Amino acid sequence: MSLLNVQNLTKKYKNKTAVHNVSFSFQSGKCIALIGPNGAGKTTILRTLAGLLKPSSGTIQFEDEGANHDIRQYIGYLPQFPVFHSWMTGREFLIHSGELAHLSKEESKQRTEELLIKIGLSDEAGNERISRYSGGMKQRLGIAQAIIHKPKLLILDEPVSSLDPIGRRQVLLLMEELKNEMSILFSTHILTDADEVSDELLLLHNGEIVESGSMDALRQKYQTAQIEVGFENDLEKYAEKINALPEVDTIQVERNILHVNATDISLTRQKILEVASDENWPLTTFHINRASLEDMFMRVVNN
Ligand SMILES: Nc1ncnc2c1ncn2[C@@H]1O[C@H](COP(=O)(O)OP(=O)(O)OP(=O)(O)O)[C@@H](O)[C@H]1O
Repeated sequence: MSLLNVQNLTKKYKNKTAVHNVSFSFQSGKCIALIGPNGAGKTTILRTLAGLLKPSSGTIQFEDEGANHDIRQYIGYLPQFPVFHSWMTGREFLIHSGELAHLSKEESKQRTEELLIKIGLSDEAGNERISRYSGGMKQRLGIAQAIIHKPKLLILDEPVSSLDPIGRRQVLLLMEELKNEMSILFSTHILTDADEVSDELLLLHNGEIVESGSMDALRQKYQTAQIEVGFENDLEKYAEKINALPEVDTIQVERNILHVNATDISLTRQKILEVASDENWPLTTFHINRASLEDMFMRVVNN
């Protein structure tokens, strides 16, 4: 069975439907990115999974959930805007969080020391007040607090969106490391972050999942690419020859470059290069121009 099964989850706030009929399952050991623009419903889904919001309808089922449906032991959650007791030191904050998660004082102290090392906070930094921490340090401390009780599933709401490039890199590296120990579900509106750490994506638009799968599979499905072939002269002659290839859909001519559109870019590239080599064409450029991840997302939501 999957670690988590979500069936037809709907969440309404008065007359606003923020999440509509969302279904997905989550295998153990995966890192899944919930991706979508502002207002797509990401926070609502994550807060519902974390047990902080009640679904309007639908079901959320965890593996081994037990009769009392207490899912808190399985889940670690870091909200989009975590609140820290800034007057505490990082070390005090983690010990306190461990006790709130029902660890004994001793267990909590031991786990705190382990986690300070894991999140890259030195002994000295652990003894500093949180008010003096950088954004990246606070975010890593937030993650440590979320995993203090060794949950099976870590839920992170926009964990890197507000960070500078250094903080962002540190948190992404930490997530990469944590992937070996637990499943991770995180939200982001930045496709490159999702691409970097996740195994699979759930693309959310207006409260609905509009696409899902691995980044490679989605690229394969939505990728548009163009082959750009440049010649010094006789462009019309070569345009005619390329256009005659059965693999080619259309061609646009722009100055001394031909823009070749085709469904199967790899095969078309191979065919053009074969003819070019056989006939010794005087190529000046040969370039595959791939659509960006953002272009891909726009194609998915506009489908
Ligand atoms: N408490 C609330 N009451 C009414 N509407 C809400 C409430 N919380 C969220 N919404 C609305 O529900 C929709 C989804 O919001 P949600 O915060 O889940 O989206 P999001 O994808 O996390 O966006 P962001 O990236 O901006 O945080 C939005 O239209 C939002 O305005």
